[in-house]
Parts: sequence; C-alpha cells; structure tokens
Amino acid sequence: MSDPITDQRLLYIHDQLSDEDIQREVDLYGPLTDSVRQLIAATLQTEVGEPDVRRAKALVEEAAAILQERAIPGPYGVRWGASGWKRGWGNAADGVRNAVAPPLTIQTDPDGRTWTDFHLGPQYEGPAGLTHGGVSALILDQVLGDCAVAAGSPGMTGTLTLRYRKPTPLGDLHAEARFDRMDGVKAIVKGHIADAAGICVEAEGIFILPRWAREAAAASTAG
Ligand SMILES: CCCCCCCCCCCCCC(=O)SCCNC(=O)CCNC(=O)[C@H](O)C(C)(C)COP(=O)(O)OP(=O)(O)OC[C@H]1O[C@@H](n2cnc3c(N)ncnc32)[C@H](O)[C@@H]1OP(=O)(O)O
Repeated sequence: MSDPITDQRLLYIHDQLSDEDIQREVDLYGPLTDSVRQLIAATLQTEVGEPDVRRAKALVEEAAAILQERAIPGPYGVRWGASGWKRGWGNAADGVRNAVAPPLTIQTDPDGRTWTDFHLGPQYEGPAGLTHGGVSALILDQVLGDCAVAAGSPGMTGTLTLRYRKPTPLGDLHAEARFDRMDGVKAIVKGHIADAAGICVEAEGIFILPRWAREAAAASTAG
C-alpha cells in the first residue's frame, strides 16, 4: 500500500534542467495552456449549432489523443532546475501547464507583501455573475501561502479562515497578503481579495511545514 508522505516526497523533483531548457518549455506549453483556457470559456459560452458542437468535440478529442500519446502517469509535482528555478506547473492557482488556473502571476514586494492583479472569466462563476466562493479560497490560499514562503516560513495550509464581506464579481480583481507573525512552527498570514470598489473577501491562513519536512531540515542542518 502506498504511503502518502512518501508519495508526496517523490513529487519534489530536482531534475537539473538548464534555464534555457525551462524557458523553451515555458514558450512551448504556456501558449498551449492559454489555448485550452480559451477552449474552456468557449465551451461555456458557445451558441453555435449542433453540427459545429459535434465537430468541435471530435477536434478536442483528437487533440487530447495527440497529447496523451506520451504523458506522465500522474501529478506534475514540484520540480527544480539546475539554477533553482522552481516549477509548480500543475498548481491549480498559478501552474504554467494548468488550464484550470486563472492563472495568477504573484509578485513579491521588497517588504514581503505578495500581490496579484488577475482576471476571472465566466468559468469561475458561483452565484449568477459572481465568483465562486471556493475559487476565492483557492486564490487566497495561494497568495497567502506564497507570502509565508517569502517570509522564509513555507508550509502546507493548516487552517484558512475566510470572511466573505461582499459579493466578489467576475472580471478584474486584486489579491494581496502580508505576513503577520510566527507562533511556534505556525506562520500566520493575512490578506484579501478586492474589486475596484474595495475588499470582497478577507482571509487569515496558518501555514505549517509538515513534521517530516521539519525533521529533514533539522537533520540537514545538524549534518
Ligand atoms: C513540504 C513543503 C511544503 C511547502 C509548500 C509551499 C507551497 C506554497 C504555496 C502553498 C499554497 C497552497 C497550499 C496548499 O494548498 S496546502 C494543501 C492543503 N493543506 C493540507 O493538505 C494540509 C494537511 N495537513 C497536514 O499536512 C498537517 O496536518 C500539517 C502540516 C498542517 C500539520 O502537521 P504537523 O504534523 O506538522 O503538525 P504537528 O502535529 O507537529 O503540530 C505543529 C503545530 O501546528 C498545530 N497544527 C497542526 N495542524 C494544524 C492545523 N490544521 N491548523 C492549525 N494548527 C495546526 C499544532 O497544534 C502544533 O501547534 P503548537 O502545539 O506547536 O502550538
């Protein structure tokens, strides 16, 4: 039987790709992912006739078959190249190869604040015309998690508390986070999503490096 911690560790991969090779992959797969993202929105919004829907379905299936001819068997994981360039390309919030990701481009200011301006299309709808609350949670989890990383305390989300203050529209939005404090091994980070009129969702996250990773880090420092 597989052990989830071992399985997770195996997906942190140092493959030593050069920056040039990684950039080539960004240039190749980034546009493919954008095309699939367009396809997702088009699938939702199309009003063409039945023959065109059937033709589109066959073309999509053909494209999927081409891509599946050679493919990894499971998740992408997190990979590092020779220079340390980190690729979480399967990440559901900001993965370069994940068409489900909005995607977010998260910036970090010199003072440690993380932020992103992003656009949510119709595929992220919950209540009519508004952002799905779970999508807001996805975005805040990532922006707050990256803020913990920037503060030098990377970790898994232990607890994420949200307060939905007013409905979040679809369209152009902003999210940001600031490191608040450490409480033992727990990094506490606060943030929000806002539209042009102000804050829609507030969040507080507790990020914890799992025990196995803390023990590995302590062992490498001791060694
Ligand atoms: C591996 C590296 C990961 C790096 C990721 C960077 C990605 C960045 C982007 C990320 C964005 C996306 C991110 C995602 O999507 S992360 C995906 C969603 N999160 C998960 O799946 C996490 C699942 N849970 C776990 O893995 C473990 O339970 C964790 C790691 C959370 C703690 O397990 P661990 O065995 O280490 O805990 P411990 O028993 O030694 O306790 C230690 C302390 O923590 C306190 N405590 C325990 N649990 C919780 C809790 N749930 N809330 C609040 N506090 C909690 C506990 O009381 C104690 O406090 P104190 O008594 O000392 O005061």
